[in-house]
Amino acid sequence: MLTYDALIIGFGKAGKTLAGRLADENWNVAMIEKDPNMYGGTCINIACIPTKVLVHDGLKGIPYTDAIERKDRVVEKLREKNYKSLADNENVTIYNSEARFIANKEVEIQIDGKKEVLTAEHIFINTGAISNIPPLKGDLTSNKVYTSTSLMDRKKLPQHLAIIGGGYIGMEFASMYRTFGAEVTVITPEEELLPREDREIAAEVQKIMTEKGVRFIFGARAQEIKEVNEDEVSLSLSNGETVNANAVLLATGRKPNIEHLGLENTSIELTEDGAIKVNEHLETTVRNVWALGDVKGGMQFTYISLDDYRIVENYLFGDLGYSLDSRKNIPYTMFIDPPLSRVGLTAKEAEEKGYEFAEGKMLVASHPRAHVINDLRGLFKVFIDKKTKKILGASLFGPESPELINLVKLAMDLDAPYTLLRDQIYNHPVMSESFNTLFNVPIKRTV
Ligand SMILES: Cc1cc2nc3c(=O)[nH]c(=O)nc-3n(C[C@H](O)[C@H](O)[C@H](O)COP(=O)(O)OP(=O)(O)OC[C@H]3O[C@@H](n4cnc5c(N)ncnc54)[C@H](O)[C@@H]3O)c2cc1C
Ligand SMILES: NC(=O)c1ccc[n+]([C@@H]2O[C@H](COP(=O)([O-])OP(=O)(O)OC[C@H]3O[C@@H](n4cnc5c(N)ncnc54)[C@H](O)[C@@H]3O)[C@@H](O)[C@H]2O)c1
Repeated sequence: MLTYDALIIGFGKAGKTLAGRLADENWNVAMIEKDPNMYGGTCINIACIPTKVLVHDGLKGIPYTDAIERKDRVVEKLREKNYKSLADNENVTIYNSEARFIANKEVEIQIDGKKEVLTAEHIFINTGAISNIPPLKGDLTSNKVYTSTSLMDRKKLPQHLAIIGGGYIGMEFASMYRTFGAEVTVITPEEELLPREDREIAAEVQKIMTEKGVRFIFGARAQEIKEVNEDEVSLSLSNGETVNANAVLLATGRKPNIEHLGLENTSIELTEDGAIKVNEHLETTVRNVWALGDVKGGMQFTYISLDDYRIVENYLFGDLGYSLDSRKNIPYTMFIDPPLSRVGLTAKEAEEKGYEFAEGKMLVASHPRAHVINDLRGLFKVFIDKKTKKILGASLFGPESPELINLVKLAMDLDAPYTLLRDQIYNHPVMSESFNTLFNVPIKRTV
């Protein structure tokens, strides 16, 4: 049995950041990653970075095949950089093996085909999430059925891509593949697009994506996949429709990855959703065993995984003052074209919570920067609590919103009145100066 100060299972965002930090404290760290093509984790290898390279290149008019090649080069470079950052650290040993618990503090791995057991007082689980495969009849192993990971390895643009699921991956891939020139159909069980978003904003997204040529089928589930010929499959839907396509993307959510982890050999408990149960400091039901990132459930974003690292770091070396309970407003962006960014409440949520609020709204087309960059599409909305003058939420659908949303988040975290953003001197002509207008909401001025 090999003994370390810490075992980290999974080379994800939280895991790799923690490995470096623990090594700085002279801890002897073992990093266990099952797939050498995943050094650096999901985000850089198969998720955020490759998808955003493709979104970027598609919008620049770069042909699909060339964009896929550039994506591969970017990923390889980042993977190498991530690997080296730990491999070059004398306090870190990287094991390329699947890790499996055989007891609360014992993890089995394979080294050169031989079993080895590692142990440590501190163990950190950072195994991410895996695609949810919907219960479809027919041939799910067809070479025309893809997850987000395998589709981005396809070298040839499918003529018609059918996407099952209208969430993040469904929408981003729909926008991206349509930009490259594929015909795209999105099939979603929801009766409307983006049910959790502001209705006016969602309607604008639907309008722009439909104008771009994306077809939506709402209120339908794919039930069966049949091979039509070597280049085509047909999907039968619950509403009686049939959709023929050259490629099908399964984009029906991702679930915490506890596969083959051997948790049944431990006292680590799961939540009802199959995530690893943690307390507000991310400790599991076993003392000094922690779970960080997608595997512990909740929002699945790279920056949440990074923030999970901060919580654990604070517990180990800080004052215990930072925990899940201290997290404030979490922004997010769906990288469609143009992007949709959001923080805080929508109008409906504000209403349900009983706020009396004022709404600020502007068409992106009314702002000078939109004319400079020749992109007039989109709608920005903000919601302000009339009583406290604080910002309740913002839904920004339009160019440059992925950067803008962080400004709103900052003001919200600081509990600043909305006038802070309304009355700033912004440089010109930039998108953030739109806040001078957007935040000019109908609330009686006291200054
Ligand atoms: C297509 C797509 C696009 C996305 N785009 C964005 C985006 O734009 N912005 C954003 O913030 N988020 C995005 N996400 C979500 C984001 O990628 C994840 O939330 C994040 O990567 C999760 O990181 P993590 O730290 O939980 O672990 P991961 O980075 O998932 O790392 C887990 C690692 O554990 C390894 N592993 C698993 N089991 C074992 C085992 N038993 N033994 C050893 N190793 C194991 C895996 O191989 C993997 O390398 C996207 C996701 C997808 C799928
Ligand atoms: N820009 C970003 O930050 C970004 C981008 C991509 C992915 N992600 C992360 O990855 C996660 C996974 O993305 P996703 O789009 O797969 O999940 P999602 O939860 O966003 O959307 C899943 C979609 O699939 C549908 N669905 C679920 N089960 C189904 C079934 N059996 N048949 C048909 N449809 C079904 C849902 O109704 C929904 O429309 C997201 O939660 C997100 O956090 C983030």
